[in-house]
Amino acid sequence: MSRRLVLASASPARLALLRQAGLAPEVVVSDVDESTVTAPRVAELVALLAAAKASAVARRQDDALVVGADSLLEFRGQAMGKPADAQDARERWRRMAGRSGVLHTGQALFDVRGGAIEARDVVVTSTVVHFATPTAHELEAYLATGEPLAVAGAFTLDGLGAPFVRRVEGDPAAVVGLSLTALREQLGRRDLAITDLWRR
Ligand SMILES: Nc1nc2c(ncn2[C@@H]2O[C@H](COP(=O)(O)OP(=O)(O)OP(=O)(O)O)[C@@H](O)[C@H]2O)c(=O)[nH]1
Repeated sequence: MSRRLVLASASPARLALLRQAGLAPEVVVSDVDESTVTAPRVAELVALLAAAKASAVARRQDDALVVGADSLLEFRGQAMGKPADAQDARERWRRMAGRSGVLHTGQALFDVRGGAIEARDVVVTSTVVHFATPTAHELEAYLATGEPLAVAGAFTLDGLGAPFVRRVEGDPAAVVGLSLTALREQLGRRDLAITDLWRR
């Protein structure tokens, strides 16, 4: 039996991931103010933020599977989201170059039936990302594209930033924005097969 899938995210990357996996989610962006959520550890913070986003949207649904997510780069003990501006992104890259960080993605699946949230399933997928060392020329060119300003950690694995990531240890999809294998397991815990959600 197919169910209505709602993506509680403005992330174009998350929508693309789900569509490329054969799913056709509706997008309902949450209005969560992320600055109001805190946690002592980065992995806990992305879990709380993902759940907050999913909850804010699930409360407005009658019957849906609602997916919320949040990604942060943990680098030298700091949680790094999107850079504040180009200078912030430049300074981050100067510190990240040649080193590694951990990209934590929290994702929450809320199962709503009859207007009631029947289940909440939150998982965090953490992926070690090893950065290359862009030259000053490359870094300035990358910053000028604006891409690093729109993404957590100021890098992408699947975009213009790809040449500056040497390798990852873990789930690449989770770095982009959602772990599809974790989503399959979350659906399984609701006795749902991800293949049953493939668009007709
Ligand atoms: N394409 C791509 N996007 C990335 C990558 N790493 C992080 N991002 C994006 O960076 C953004 C992280 O910010 P979030 O606060 O989690 O999400 P958002 O884009 O603000 O959207 P919401 O879910 O509505 O909060 C997400 O859109 C991620 O998809 C990557 O390697 N590739």
